[in-house]
Amino acid sequence: MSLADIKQAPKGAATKPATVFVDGGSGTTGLGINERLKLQNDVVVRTIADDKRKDPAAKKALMEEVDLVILCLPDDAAKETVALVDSMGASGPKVLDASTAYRVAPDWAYGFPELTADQAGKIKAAKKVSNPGCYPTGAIALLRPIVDAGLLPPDYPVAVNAVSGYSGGGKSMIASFEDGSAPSFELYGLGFEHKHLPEMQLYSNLTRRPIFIPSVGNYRQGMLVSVPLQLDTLPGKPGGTDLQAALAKRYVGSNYVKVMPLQNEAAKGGRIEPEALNETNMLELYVFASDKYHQAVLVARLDNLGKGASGAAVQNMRLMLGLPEE
Ligand SMILES: NC(=O)C1=CN([C@@H]2O[C@H](COP(=O)(O)OP(=O)(O)OC[C@H]3O[C@@H](n4cnc5c(N)ncnc54)[C@H](OP(=O)(O)O)[C@@H]3O)[C@@H](O)[C@H]2O)C=CC1
Ligand SMILES: CC(=O)N[C@@H](CCC(=O)OP(=O)(O)O)C(=O)O
Repeated sequence: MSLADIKQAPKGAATKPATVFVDGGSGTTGLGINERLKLQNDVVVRTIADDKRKDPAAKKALMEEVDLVILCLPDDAAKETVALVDSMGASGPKVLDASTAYRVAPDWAYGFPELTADQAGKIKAAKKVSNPGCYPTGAIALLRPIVDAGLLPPDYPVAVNAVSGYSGGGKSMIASFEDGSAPSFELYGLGFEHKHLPEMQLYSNLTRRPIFIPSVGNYRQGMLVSVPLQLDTLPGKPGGTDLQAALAKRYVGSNYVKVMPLQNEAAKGGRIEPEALNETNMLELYVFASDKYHQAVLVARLDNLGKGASGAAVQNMRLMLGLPEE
């Protein structure tokens, strides 16, 4: 087996840098993580020879030598690598899984550090962390604080609309948009079984399953997730100010989640586009509200490959390794 380090420890470093293996490092999410890690001097990325990248024995040998493995694999392959880690017992590395396989598993920590005041601590202490789905990142960020604040009843009939760039579908969807065989735009998830619904419901603290209507457009990356609300059906009939204040209170001091003031450029024009945060780990939350009609639309904007995938993975990785935020 030939193992190579794609980036060496900085010369003269006082402490031994943490070591990481990205399993599935040549896929869409894996490449995004590797790009980000190239900029970090306190983490060494260990790689596996291309012809061994699906070989369990080679993976296991490499995992004996690293502090943490990040899984950027389809669900079944992720489960196989987790089984390998489990077979290693206490000597196994920490695991951060970007797939859907363990997002609602009770013995895994959910990798949304901003979820509650103690979630970052849980991620830091956990041996196994699941990285959130891109759409749930936006939906949970909007819904959880207003459920916790009592503004939205847990059994409210929530609908979540969303649009993603085509990179959200990984290598095969990217190819179908780039060779022109995909439609310019489509709704999907209309079988009511989208794989993100369980985590979206669980971590938003909703007792009623939301209706989720995702869509994909002919642009590479960037995402909007929106939740319409009839404010006069909510307890206490809150206004936009109340919703914005609940969100602002939850995320005060956050480096990556920004709650926009009610008055902002997007609100002035009554429109918002999905690509403004591309290549960042930022998540912006907006409240568009009408006092006249007692209606609101909550909107989350993020890069599906940033805070929706690779950016979040690197944020979680740093917590799990005890490293400071970027
Ligand atoms: N794209 C996105 O926005 C997001 C994706 N995710 C999740 O991340 C995971 C990866 O998705 P994504 O990067 O989009 O997918 P891609 O299809 O772009 O990449 C998957 C990679 O995994 C490799 N792979 C497959 N099986 C194995 C195996 N047994 N051992 C090693 N490598 C393997 C593939 O190689 P090959 O092509 O040769 O089979 C490919 O390079 C998925 O679980 C997805 O749900 C999470 C958040 C967002
Ligand atoms: C456009 C598109 O197809 N998006 C993907 C979700 C991408 C993502 O973040 O989901 P995972 O992390 O669960 O892979 C989908 O809807 O299945």
